[in-house]
Order: sequence, then C-alpha cells, then structure tokens
Amino acid sequence: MAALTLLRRGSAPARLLSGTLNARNPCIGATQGCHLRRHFSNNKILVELDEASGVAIMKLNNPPVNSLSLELLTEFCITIEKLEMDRSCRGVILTSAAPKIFSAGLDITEMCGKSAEHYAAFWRAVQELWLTLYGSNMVTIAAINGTSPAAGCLMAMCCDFRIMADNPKYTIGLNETQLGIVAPFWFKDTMTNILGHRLTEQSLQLGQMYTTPEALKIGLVDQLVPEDKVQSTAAAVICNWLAVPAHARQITKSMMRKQNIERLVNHREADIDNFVNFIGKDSIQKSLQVYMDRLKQRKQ
Ligand SMILES: CC/C=C\CCC/C=C/C(=O)SCCNC(=O)CCNC(=O)[C@H](O)C(C)(C)COP(=O)(O)OP(=O)(O)OC[C@H]1O[C@@H](n2cnc3c(N)ncnc32)[C@H](O)[C@@H]1OP(=O)(O)O
Repeated sequence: MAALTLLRRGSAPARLLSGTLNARNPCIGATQGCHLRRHFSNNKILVELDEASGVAIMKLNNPPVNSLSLELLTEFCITIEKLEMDRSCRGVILTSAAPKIFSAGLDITEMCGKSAEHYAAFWRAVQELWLTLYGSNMVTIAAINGTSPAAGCLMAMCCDFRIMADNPKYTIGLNETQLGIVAPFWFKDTMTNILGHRLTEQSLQLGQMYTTPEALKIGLVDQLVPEDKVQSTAAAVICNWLAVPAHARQITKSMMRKQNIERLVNHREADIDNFVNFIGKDSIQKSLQVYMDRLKQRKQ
C-alpha cells in the first residue's frame, strides 16, 4: 500500500470542487443539531464519524496500554485510508480509549525474538502509519489523554495540532535511547520540524520524556487542558481548522511536509533493511529484553 496520500492524491482542488455544502464552515451543521453519526470499528480502532461536522473521532483500543502491534498498525492505516476516501469526513481527532495511556509506542514484543521477515513486515507497517498519518489531507488533531512515549509521541507529532490532558502523571517524548535503540531519521525529522534542531538533538540523545508543562513550554504540545476538557477542546479546535478553505490548507500542509515524506518514500527499503539488521543484533535483543523485564518488575 503506497500511503503517500498527500502527494499521491494531489486532490485538494478536486476535493473542494466536488465538496461539501458547508465547505467554509463545516461545523455549522453540527451546531444546528442535524447529527448523523456513523460508527465503524475493527478490533483495535474505534471510529465515530459525525457527518454533520465532517469530524471522525478515532480511538486507539488495544488494552492495557495501546501498544502498536502489527495488527493495530494495519487497522490504523486501513481506517485512515477509508476516512480519507470518505467525502463526508474532513477531519480526525485521534485519541485513546484506554484510561491514562495515549499509547505506549511500538509493541516491544513485535521486536523481540522474531524472524527477519517478521521484523521487515512490522517495520513496513510502522512506516505506513507515518506516511498515512503525516501525509493525510484531512485535518488531524491529537487529543492526548495520557502518557505517550516513543511511537505514541510520533503519532501525536504527525497531527496538525496537539492538545494534552494537564495531568502531572502524564509524560510525552521520544525515549528510544532509554531502551538502547535509535529513533530513525523520519522520527527525528518529524520532531525537528516541531522543536528545531538543537532541542531535538538533546531530546533524542537523552531519550527525554517531558512532563505536560515542559511539553507545552517547548512546543511539543500546543495546548494543555483539564482532563475532562480534552475532547471538547479538540472538537472546538478542529472546527477552526476546518473553517479554512480546504484546498489552500491542504496545499500548504503538503508544501510543509512533502520533502520529509519523499525522503522516506525514496529510502523505504534501505530503512527496512537497516531496521532488520539493527533489531536482530544480539546486543539489541538483550537491551529490549532487559527493558521489558524492568517494566514487569516495576509492578512487583
Ligand atoms: C534503526 C531503528 C531501530 C529501532 C527503532 C525503534 C523505534 C521504537 C519506537 C517505540 O515506540 S519503542 C516502545 C517504547 N515504549 C516505551 O518505552 C513504553 C514502555 N511502557 C511504559 O513505560 C509503561 O508501560 C506505561 C506506558 C507508562 C504504562 O505504565 P502502567 O504502569 O500503566 O502499565 P504497565 O507498565 O504495568 O504495562 C502493562 C502491560 O503492558 C506491557 N507493555 C507496556 N508497554 C509496552 C510496549 N511498548 N510494548 C509491549 N508491551 C508493553 C507491560 O509489560 C505490561 O505487561 P504485563 O501486564 O504482561 O506485565
């Protein structure tokens, strides 16, 4: 599946021309009470699409910690592609169905003790998630209702705007080095576009997890709100974004992200080979095993 939606579709004007009645303010229908909600869920992703507002709420649903397994990654990409093709959907709020955890990042068990073929398939699915979400034409808002390490943070960073629950227990960041692994160049590029080079270098080397006030201060998240206001704030924010003429916003988004997306597309196979070689090393397998053991010991 080639997921370069933003570049592949190149369809902003076409989509606008064929567009929706409330193209200038798609939230008008919602406030006038004509609610048509469609629910569709597969196993790991719950979706509620409000056709009046054009907004889909997409909930990660992989208890206990929303780790990104191969199954979840596959369902995630299919869901985004489906929403992207659906004329009644123009924006997505990405959030978690799990209390206190947005996502624990990649499922570490998918990277331990498996075959090279499995690692390659898994990494292709991780790439696909990034290409699909980062390259989406839709407005994407992350409603971060819990802790969000590593690829959990990456998913949030792919979105156009990040709202996080202001809870002192929640943290967010790319902590890969703490596991003895390395965030690939496209994780790094995504963070650099948000934080700038210096701060990204520091964050990545240290594998830094930020508290919510720290994340707000450095711009890793855009807004902190009380836990019970995360969803309503996301709904209000997405209305503002959808009020901007769609073709102009989409072309602008494409202009800002195109280079990064092309970089991965052009080096996709090499990136998979690199991952497979790296993750299969005995020393890396050992590091991951030690990390998983520590996670389990914390509970005892
Ligand atoms: C060349 C490139 C090479 C490599 C690039 C790879 C890039 C990697 C990106 C990643 O995303 S790596 C994953 C990083 N994630 C983490 O470090 C998070 C680890 N988890 C936690 O810190 C905590 O679990 C928590 C998310 C803060 C939640 O804590 P809580 O106390 O609520 O739950 P608990 O720790 O008891 O976990 C419950 C259960 O879930 C298992 N678990 C947790 N995280 C993961 C995970 N990422 N993958 C798989 N499994 C995970 C944990 O072991 C517990 O299992 P148990 O009930 O069987 O003991």
